[in-house]
Amino acid sequence: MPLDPDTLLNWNFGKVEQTFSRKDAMLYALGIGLGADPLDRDQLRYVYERELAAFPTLPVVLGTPGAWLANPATTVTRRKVVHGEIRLDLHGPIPVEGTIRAEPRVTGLTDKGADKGALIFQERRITDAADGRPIATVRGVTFARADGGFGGDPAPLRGLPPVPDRAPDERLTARTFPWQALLYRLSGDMNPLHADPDAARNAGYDRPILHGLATFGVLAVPLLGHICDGDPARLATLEGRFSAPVMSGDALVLDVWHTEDGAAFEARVPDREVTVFNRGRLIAR
Ligand SMILES: CCCCCCC[C@@H](O)CC(=O)SCCNC(=O)CCNC(=O)[C@H](O)C(C)(C)COP(=O)(O)OP(=O)(O)OC[C@H]1O[C@@H](n2cnc3c(N)ncnc32)[C@H](O)[C@@H]1OP(=O)(O)O
Repeated sequence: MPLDPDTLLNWNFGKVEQTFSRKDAMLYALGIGLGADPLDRDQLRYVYERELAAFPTLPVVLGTPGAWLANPATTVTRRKVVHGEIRLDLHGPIPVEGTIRAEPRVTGLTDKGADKGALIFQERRITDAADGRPIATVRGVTFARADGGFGGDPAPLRGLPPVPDRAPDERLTARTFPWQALLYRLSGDMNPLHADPDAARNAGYDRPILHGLATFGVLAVPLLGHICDGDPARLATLEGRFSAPVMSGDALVLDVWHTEDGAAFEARVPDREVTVFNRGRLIAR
């Protein structure tokens, strides 16, 4: 059934306030695969309490509106919802613990037609509750696969540029673990699509798929190392599109193009010959 645009565009999320601990920062880091090599000190600092740092993609799990699309009043078919795109802009240092505030909102809708679905554009600015300091802005696109044909504009609110039309400059690797989704979900996104085989089948998949934002973090790890010299303060923006599902356990290859301000990238799963993340862009400071 098509969604009701007015309901979504005027959805009142209220103000989200969230207190998170050093343990939460470490759990998030483990959920994106950090710490797999116990001798890798660059990674240890995100998962071990001595000189603990927040991995820079942590804000994607802060100040979220939670499972709001599970509410039938949104008029969205929840079981057919997947994460389409993500953009993270970092405004300053990310604390390893504290209280943040965010005001999530729906910024626009795109109608891809009854046979394709609808795009729901969302945004939230995250600030430090202690002093109002801006920490990050997270913009996401939800692809509501069963809810197109509501009579809306088919043009996206904003488009992501494709990667350069030449051979990549660098090839990186990343891996996911068989239990990745089960660990990542403990950082807040408990969507059964990522854990429950029945829920996955109901959504059209033969097994649970990995959270888009888990993949986003997994890709960020080698990119931070190679494009930002491993310095979290150098990451300004990371964005891209989830072009096909990732399964926990998938091994990933990233094709990377160096650009004036950072890098363009996409990621594929060679074993399944599928590009899972495209139109990726990293802006470095
Ligand atoms: C902050 C927000 C939080 C949201 C949280 C959601 C809760 C989470 O728990 C859920 C998840 O994490 S789900 C896991 C991550 N996501 C995925 O695995 C989705 C992977 N992508 C797909 O399967 C397909 O791209 C698919 C199915 C999405 C589309 O594929 P097709 O139907 O084959 O589409 P296609 O024919 O290629 O294109 C149709 C038009 O849509 C545009 N488009 C394609 N993929 C898109 C995507 N991922 N995001 C946005 N737009 C997309 C195309 O450009 C095309 O538009 P046009 O016709 O104008 O060219």
